[in-house]
Amino acid sequence: MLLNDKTVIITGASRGIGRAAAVECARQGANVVIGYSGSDSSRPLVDKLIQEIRELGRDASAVGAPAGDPETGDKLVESAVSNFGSVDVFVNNAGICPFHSFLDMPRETYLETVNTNLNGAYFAVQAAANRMKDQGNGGAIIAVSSISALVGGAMQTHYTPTKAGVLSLMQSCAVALGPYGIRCNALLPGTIETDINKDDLADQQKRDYMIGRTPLGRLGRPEDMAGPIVFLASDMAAYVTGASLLVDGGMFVSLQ
Ligand SMILES: NC(=O)C1=CN([C@@H]2O[C@H](COP(=O)(O)OP(=O)(O)OC[C@H]3O[C@@H](n4cnc5c(N)ncnc54)[C@H](O)[C@@H]3O)[C@@H](O)[C@H]2O)C=CC1
Ligand SMILES: C[C@H](O)[C@@H]1OC(=O)[C@H](O)[C@@H]1O
Repeated sequence: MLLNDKTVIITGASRGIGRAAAVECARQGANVVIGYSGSDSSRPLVDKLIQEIRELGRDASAVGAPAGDPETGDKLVESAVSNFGSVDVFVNNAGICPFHSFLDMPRETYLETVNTNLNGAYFAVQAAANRMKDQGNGGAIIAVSSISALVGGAMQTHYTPTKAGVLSLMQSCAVALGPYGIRCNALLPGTIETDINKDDLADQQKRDYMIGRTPLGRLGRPEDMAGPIVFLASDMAAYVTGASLLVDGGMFVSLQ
């Protein structure tokens, strides 16, 4: 097992990519702290995930707190330490992408997107890194960035800068935290079918276009992201830091 007895914190783990990563981390021997928004509607999903992790022989705790709140990282770390004794891996995954055109972007939509995806990530990574430094055993931090850190989207002008931002955050943190043995890397998913793009991909033309751009001939599934996240979290990636792992079925390189 690649993460035996490690403690992994994952934000936005109630569903989608975060959930798939949580299950795979548990399968690989880790106990998991599930970060979620705190909404009542998420709680049954979280309870089901905890049950699934326990059936795998590992344990999980849950922290309901908004990703954009600067205090949330401290709460996640506290839960990891009080339940499992350490923080070994931190996966910053929570994110939103409310598709909207640029010229009439509501300020609140822009600000909420930046706050959730980037500002929250900054403070949560800082909280996890401080704990890892105090433990003295290194650690692994992974930010779920996006192919959108590299390319634009007319309906994503508020979102793509946050994904470029967390990619850049991992690069700078790799430099800042390398001396403590803390590795920092970014995962760049392509188009993965989850709730975040459900409405967008309901448009059959758009869906066919996205599939057509993907050499592997299908959109991604949350489970496709779990292996790469575990790899970056594990000792198999012991000399990998400051890296960006694009996991997109080949979409980025597919021009013609
Ligand atoms: N699905 C895709 O095509 C891609 C997704 N990503 C990124 O992957 C990450 C996960 O997204 P998906 O699993 O696709 O979507 P999703 O919508 O299924 O999951 C997003 C998760 O973030 C949580 N979340 C949202 N706002 C939150 C808040 N304010 N506080 C706490 N938690 C909050 C949600 O509850 C949910 O658990 C996001 O950062 C997204 O930007 C990156 C590239 C592509
Ligand atoms: C939400 C989008 O469908 C998804 O998010 C990303 O980061 C990719 O650009 C995909 O388009």
